Amino acid sequence: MKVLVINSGSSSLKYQLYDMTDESVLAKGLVERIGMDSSILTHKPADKEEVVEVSEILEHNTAIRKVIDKLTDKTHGVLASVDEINAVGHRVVHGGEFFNESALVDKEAKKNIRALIDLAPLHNPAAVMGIEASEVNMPGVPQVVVFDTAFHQTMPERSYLYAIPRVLYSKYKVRRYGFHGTSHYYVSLAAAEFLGKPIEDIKIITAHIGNGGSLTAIQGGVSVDTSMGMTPLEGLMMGTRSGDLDPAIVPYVMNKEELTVGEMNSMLNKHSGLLAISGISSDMRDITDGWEKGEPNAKLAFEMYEYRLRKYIGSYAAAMNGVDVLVFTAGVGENSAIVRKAVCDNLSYLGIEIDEELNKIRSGDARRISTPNSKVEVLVVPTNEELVIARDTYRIVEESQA
Ligand SMILES: Nc1ncnc2c1ncn2[C@@H]1O[C@H](COP(=O)(O)OP(=O)(O)O)[C@@H](O)[C@H]1O
Ligand SMILES: CC(=O)OP(=O)(O)O
Ligand SMILES: [Mg+2]
Repeated sequence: MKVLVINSGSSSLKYQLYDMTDESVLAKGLVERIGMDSSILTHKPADKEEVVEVSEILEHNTAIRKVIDKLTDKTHGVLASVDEINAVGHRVVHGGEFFNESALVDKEAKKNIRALIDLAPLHNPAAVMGIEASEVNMPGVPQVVVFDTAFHQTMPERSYLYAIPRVLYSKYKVRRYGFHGTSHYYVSLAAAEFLGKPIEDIKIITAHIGNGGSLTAIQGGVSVDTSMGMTPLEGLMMGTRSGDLDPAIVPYVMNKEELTVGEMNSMLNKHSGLLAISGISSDMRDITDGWEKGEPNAKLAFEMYEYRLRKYIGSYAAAMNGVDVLVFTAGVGENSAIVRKAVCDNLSYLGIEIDEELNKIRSGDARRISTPNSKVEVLVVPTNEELVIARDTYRIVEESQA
């Protein structure tokens, strides 16, 4: 079975085409900086040269059309025709209380994913566009949706409830759901495997820091707390998202600036975070470049980002009464040695010590960056949300056809 996995992030679209007979990747790629000037499409067929194309890609449905063109392209393609794709698996950020596990796409599923757009305004619209563009381009091909929220369903009430009237939970399901679950799940298992320890025996903090970012405390192999909440806005400072703030700011600013709910949501989701503080960009690469060039607001943005991340790591060590393993993953976590060093240098009280040379190594493999003396194993583990999605898609489609 050939499975095309589509991971629509807020500013990127990643894809991988799997042959599930041996889980080999026939081609993969990504479209970066969607909606920004000069989007970059990188397509890498397994046995051919990588191609990079720069163009303006304003939204996810254009991105998917371009991906399908590349997969079936005479020169760079790996498929004679789009008909060779047997199933499509989509990453969907918010499953709310509609979905506790991955599901086949049907009318009802699409309706429910749409109904959750309110709660994930940066993400669920991208997923819906991805599903619909796939239906148009691959009619009749079964599609599966895999949710970011599923892994965090194990959180105890004390973690997932907010200290607000209980009726808001029973009436509106206002609670913490958590996100990036597929990634936290994958990297925590990969970390345990790398260390050769049973996952049940270690306390792990996974830092998934990309354009969006979240931290998860994993104990006994399950998520016991995570930094994102009812929506992917809570928690860490992110590319364009504020992360935690005093909730009283929301009515105060709405009142002063005469903002609508939509405008306020948009301010906190799309015009805050690194972008707002630096005044330069939401991209960590631009922030560190700006800092090197002596731009004071880039330096401040970096410091706030690192400070908040470090405080969360400390709080999760407290939540689990200790931490054995700290894992960095996603765009910033896998690539930014500067962020990792700044955070870890400030966690020496936990016995964390990293090796600066190991930290600088660039590699696509899971690796240790802590010293032998470090009391906590610090790892960089490239995430692979796509593989988890491909496996779920394969299993669910097989089951549905049995
Ligand atoms: N070499 C790098 N150095 C620092 N940050 C990087 C680097 N490469 C990517 N990033 C960061 O990773 C982010 C994208 O991460 P990713 O996990 O792909 O995000 P998302 O899935 O939310 O779109 C970019 O916004 C950028 O800040
Ligand atoms: C949930 C979320 O924030 O996703 P991303 O990191 O892809 O923006
Ligand atoms: Mg992501």
